[in-house]
Amino acid sequence: MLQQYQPGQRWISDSEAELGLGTVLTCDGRLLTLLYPASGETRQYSQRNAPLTRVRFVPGDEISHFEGWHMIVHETEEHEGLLIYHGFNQNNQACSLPETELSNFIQFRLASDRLLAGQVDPLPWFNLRYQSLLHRSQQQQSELWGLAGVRAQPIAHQLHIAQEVADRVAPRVLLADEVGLGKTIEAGLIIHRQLLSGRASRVLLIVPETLVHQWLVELLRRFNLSASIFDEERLLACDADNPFEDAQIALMSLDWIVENRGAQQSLLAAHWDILVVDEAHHLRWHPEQASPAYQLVEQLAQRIASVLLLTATPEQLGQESHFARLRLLDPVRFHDPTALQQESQHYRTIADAVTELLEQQQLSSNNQRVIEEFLGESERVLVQAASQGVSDAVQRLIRALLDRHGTGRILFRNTRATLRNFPERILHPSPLSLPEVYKVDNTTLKGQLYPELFFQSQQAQGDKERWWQFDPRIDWLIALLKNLKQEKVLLICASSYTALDLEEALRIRTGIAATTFHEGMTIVERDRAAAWFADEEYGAQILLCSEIGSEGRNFQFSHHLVLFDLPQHPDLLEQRIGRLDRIGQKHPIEIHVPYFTHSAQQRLLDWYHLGHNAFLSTSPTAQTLEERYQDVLLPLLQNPTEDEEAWLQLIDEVKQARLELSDEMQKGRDRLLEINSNGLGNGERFIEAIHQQERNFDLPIYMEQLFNAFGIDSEDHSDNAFILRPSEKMLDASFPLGNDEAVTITYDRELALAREDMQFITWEHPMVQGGMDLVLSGPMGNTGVALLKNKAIPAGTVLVELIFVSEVIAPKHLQLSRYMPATISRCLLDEKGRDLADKVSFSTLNEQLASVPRASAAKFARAQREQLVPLLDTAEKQMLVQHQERTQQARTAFSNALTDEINRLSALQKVNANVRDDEINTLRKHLDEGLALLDKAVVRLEAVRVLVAG
Ligand SMILES: Nc1ncnc2c1ncn2[C@@H]1O[C@H](COP(=O)(O)OP(=O)(O)OP(=O)(O)O)[C@@H](O)[C@H]1O
Repeated sequence: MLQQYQPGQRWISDSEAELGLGTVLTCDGRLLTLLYPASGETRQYSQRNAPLTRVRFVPGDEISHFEGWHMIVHETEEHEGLLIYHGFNQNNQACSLPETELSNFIQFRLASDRLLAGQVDPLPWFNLRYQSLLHRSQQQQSELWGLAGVRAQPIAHQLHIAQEVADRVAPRVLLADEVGLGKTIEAGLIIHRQLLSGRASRVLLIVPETLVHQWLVELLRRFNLSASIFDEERLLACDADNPFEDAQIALMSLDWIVENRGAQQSLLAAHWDILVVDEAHHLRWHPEQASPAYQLVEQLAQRIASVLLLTATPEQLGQESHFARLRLLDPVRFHDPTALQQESQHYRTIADAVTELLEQQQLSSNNQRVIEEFLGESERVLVQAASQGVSDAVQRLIRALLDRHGTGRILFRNTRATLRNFPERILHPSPLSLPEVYKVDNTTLKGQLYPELFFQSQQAQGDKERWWQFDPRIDWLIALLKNLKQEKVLLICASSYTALDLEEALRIRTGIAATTFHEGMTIVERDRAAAWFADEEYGAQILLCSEIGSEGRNFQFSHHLVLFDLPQHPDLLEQRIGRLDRIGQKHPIEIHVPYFTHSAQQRLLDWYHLGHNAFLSTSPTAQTLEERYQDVLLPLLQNPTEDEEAWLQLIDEVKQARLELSDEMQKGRDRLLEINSNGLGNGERFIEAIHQQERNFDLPIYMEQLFNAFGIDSEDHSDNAFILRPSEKMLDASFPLGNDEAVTITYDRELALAREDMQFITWEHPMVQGGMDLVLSGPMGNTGVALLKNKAIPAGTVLVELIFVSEVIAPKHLQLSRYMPATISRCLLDEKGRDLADKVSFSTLNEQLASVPRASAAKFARAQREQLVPLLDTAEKQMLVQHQERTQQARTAFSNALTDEINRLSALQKVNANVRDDEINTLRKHLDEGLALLDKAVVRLEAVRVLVAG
């Protein structure tokens, strides 16, 4: 007996009609694989319950060959499971067409066929289907799609960066906002928006081991994205050929993957769309030797189209390392570190010109010349128009400058100085006397800065004396903790030994609840410690962290930071303070620093405080000054009781240098970098639009309909919150409620931010998306018969309401849906074929409808065949005209957009090695492919119902 499925047969997906006509590729008895050539997608189904309908045309149908010719079917023959259609072509010549050669863009009439066959659905489902189509189409066209639905405060610079980066074809950028300004959120938004828009589907995240769990949690809680953590255990448990192939979002620690050569091979062999590397300053590089971590990321970055590197301190390891990271993003553009430095010399004059352009909206003749020289002859007209204040020209000129700018569009750096509204920082230095025991021959700087470590290293075996028994910083700490009884205190010190000893001291000497966080603990242990510290009621009062606690972690629920010692680099100091000085901090930040007088500690404190002013604010000049004064600084730190005069002079000098340098930096501010990073109002516009969207009630209204249809009970929980439970009548066990018993939801962002236990329901939430999928994936609701209760309409009058979708079927990478989004149109025809849709809205009509018992509805529908068929034809013809207009507009918009971009890149290529030939050629290819597919855009009947006045 023949199997039901045969390779070559044509089927259509009930759940994803937009994929176009499918072809059976293989069926191995259990699994069935279909290719949808029009959209380039492949799907696998279980053979037993594949949601597919066989495409079988009947005599009278018009069908087309993939080469473009048409025929009218006369008869159908079946040969070894495959259909062959016989009939006549346009020229009335007899011809045959095997189903394997059918055009992939053929249209179907699933809805009308069902209606005419008497398959009639319950009344509310038609409405639900219509609303689902409408909302899906609106949301996918919304510029907020992927920006508005995350559990986070809408913050302007983050929204701008997310939109700017996520809308690029294959973005490769360095996200380098100052510490605590939300790089993780920006990366999450970019990933989320790219996944939603179909630009990307597989993401690889490589982060420091300490941040693995935090990333996992943030992705889930803020973006509803579930990542899979890869580690040794998971690899051992997996028997797939390539363990990385089955995860959409893979998350792993940098250290782990760098050490695991076998896993690296599989990782490199798997396909990824986006690579994200957090704390990318760990990727060390020198011209002679790149670290293994750098080499691995370099290999990945060569293979993966989109790359996001995150670091708060892009220049921490010097200009060279900064260059090395830019090189990962674009090795062609960044091939020579000295060239980059020379280029940056020019920016000062350009920055002045841009400042004038922004502030005055025009240019002085001097600055006009500066820009003309920079951009060259080709942009002369644009520069002139901008000089005269033509506003569109000003915007375009700024864009052109950004394109040519050294780090151009690939570097984003926001600073507290440009963003404002950050809490105050208060420094509490506490001088203490250096204990006698520490006054030994201890000449290394490290030994002097961390005398407890030196003391321990000098101890004889068996010596039981502990440094914390005499170190006055312990009494000081205990007194501080007692004083701050109700407060959470974060302590950071340089070494895990110190952190562990401090815990011991606190345990033995006090009953204060303390816990540690250091590199000797497993990830789970660290997360547990951090959670215990975070627990408001029963948690630890103090978390004792080694330096690893100073990176990436979120501790802003506390506002007391103890720097038990000071790190040796100002950037590390910034990272430490950044744990508390983050978005979400509501109090002034109190920084407590104990130090030994007349010691290296005191000098380092003065150096950071008086020299760099690094406690009270972020210090953008620190890196430069540190390099400049390194040689003078070290000997003075190392001999803290000597050369007091020289020391004071140095402090004074560095302070002056800092003021001058910041003044200079302020004047020569890289305005282009700032514009690129904060978007000049772009983000604020999104915030306003998000607020506006949240003020309307479309979503809760739609969700109530969805819950009713699927048998989900919704009851009030508290103000703005509801509890959902599956009812006895739950229609489909696969409704994505997220929990079998009950979930609490809210549509209110503020509430969702405060109450992590509630689901924040937005148009992007999986419950909404999944619910819509369920509605649209089956035929339910695409037909109906209803009674129209309107006294003004004579009884017996018949109206037909039809819902059409006009769309283009295309692979997602072409992003054609941006130019031709699926558009929903409605027709309301009377018996004479007149369209009343403009006069009577869907909702007005819907309110006047009443159900008809199923059996009579079915009978009525069947009996109407003769009247309905010509009306369907009329509606289709009418829709076709609108559809063709829409397609034409989409063609023009698509063609203009791509041609503009091709021209822009071609012009840019002449002056900027950044632009590669293949980038331009790819766009040309996309243009041709896209135009060809737009020619095949279709309008299809999605739902139809008959209304009888009575
Ligand atoms: N839009 C937002 N809404 C709510 N909280 C936010 C938002 N943006 C950032 N935060 C919070 O601010 C803190 C800093 O954000 P994030 O961790 O993304 O910053 P970062 O720049 O990656 O920090 P670091 O430099 O320390 O790695 C986090 O606690 C984050 O949850």
